[in-house]
Amino acid sequence: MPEDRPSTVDEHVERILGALTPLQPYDQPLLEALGLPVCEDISAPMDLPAFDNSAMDGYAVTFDDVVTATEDHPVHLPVVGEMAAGQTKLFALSPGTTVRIMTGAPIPQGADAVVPVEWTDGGVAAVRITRAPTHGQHIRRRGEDVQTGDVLLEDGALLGPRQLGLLASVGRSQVRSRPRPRVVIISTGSELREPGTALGHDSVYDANSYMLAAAARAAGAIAYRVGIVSDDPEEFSHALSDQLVRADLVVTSGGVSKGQYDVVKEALVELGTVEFGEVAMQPGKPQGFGVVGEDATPIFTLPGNPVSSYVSFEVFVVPAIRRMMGRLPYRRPLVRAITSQGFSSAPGKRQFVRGLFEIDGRGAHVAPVGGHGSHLVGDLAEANALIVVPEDVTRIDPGSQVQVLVLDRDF
Ligand SMILES: Nc1nc2c(c(=O)[nH]1)N[C@H]1C(S)=C(S)[C@@H](COP(=O)(O)OP(=O)(O)OC[C@H]3O[C@@H](n4cnc5c(N)ncnc54)[C@H](O)[C@@H]3O)O[C@H]1N2
Ligand code: MOO
Repeated sequence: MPEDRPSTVDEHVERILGALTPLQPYDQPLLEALGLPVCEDISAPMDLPAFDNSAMDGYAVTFDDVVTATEDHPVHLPVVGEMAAGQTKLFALSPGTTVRIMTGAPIPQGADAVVPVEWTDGGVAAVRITRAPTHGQHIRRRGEDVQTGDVLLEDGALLGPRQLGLLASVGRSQVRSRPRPRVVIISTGSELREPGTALGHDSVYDANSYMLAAAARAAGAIAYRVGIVSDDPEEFSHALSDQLVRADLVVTSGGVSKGQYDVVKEALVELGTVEFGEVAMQPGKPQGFGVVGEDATPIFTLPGNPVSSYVSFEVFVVPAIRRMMGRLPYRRPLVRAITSQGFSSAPGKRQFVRGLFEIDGRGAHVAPVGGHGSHLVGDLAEANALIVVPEDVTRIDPGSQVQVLVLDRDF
């Protein structure tokens, strides 16, 4: 990041993505892989259903025995056994008899239809059948859903609840995917206090470490919130090196602007592995990115103003987390919407304006929320979107089309 010219947002994102490598995949328990892409082609090791079974509670019959059954001319059959789901004893059905059967139980050999209990008198020793099924009715056939060798999931497919359910259905307990990155979050600032403790006349509660840890978790990462580190560079360096053992990624907030006590900058600049500079965006101008420690752990140094911190996380850290998990697309897609209000924007910077996005019968709309200040957390919490104003646009008219990042949405 050259100090002389600010980077564009896109240059900074590309620099970050280029510097990161996806984490090594390994076999994870199914639930751990929720929301991660699968890192193998998976074909079916078995048929689904695995055996012919009943779709109804009722009676397994030989079709020819019951084909004439009506209310006026019922068919009577002796009941010679019972099959419940999970029962191991295998029956062979002789013509002229029936077996009581429960949903999911294997169809006895020789049976070729199931009469639902509602079409009978529910008899235990003998049953009266008043309606005929069609041939094969209410039998779920082996392999009618999935056949051995069918491709279930291709490398890169996203593991959601339905995909995990399918893997469990074919007996898989583990699936190969990249792990969730472990993101360590450190707030810096001697003025910060832990929520739940007393606040001095010149101190503020540490909002950022909670907000960023929550955002990291929402992006699919494992978040470790370290909490507050003071403006002492030595203390910061110690806290950082203590944390590296459990970090795939470090995110700091605060201490990167041009003040006297910019602790993060002071502690890291001498390492020469973290670049500090400006990105042509508002909010989020002061940015740092690089690597620290023996394992060259990537580190983001985000600005301390809460809105700047949050927007920087959304724009730069979310793509990094997704790249490490191998989840595409890395960047949140832009959505078009009509803005109800006009506003102006500083030239030469990409503006991220807090907005309220909604879709109604007339389409997608967005309205700017609150002021521009990077300290306005009340307005930030009211917003559910960021209106993205390109660098060369200085005026947005009411009723015009804008591009929006809709927050909190899976993508
Ligand atoms: N002379 C200049 N001053 C500033 C510039 C500049 O270009 N020249 N840039 C401004 C911009 S833009 C930003 S953004 C901030 C970034 O400053 P730092 O990253 O050094 O952040 P701090 O100074 O530590 O804090 C800024 C502000 O945010 C509050 N803060 C910090 N951490 C937290 C937290 N965890 N929870 C809640 N609030 C937090 C802090 O109290 C300050 O009010 O610099 C501008 N200055
Ligand atoms: O860039 Mo600061 O992030 O504008 O408040």
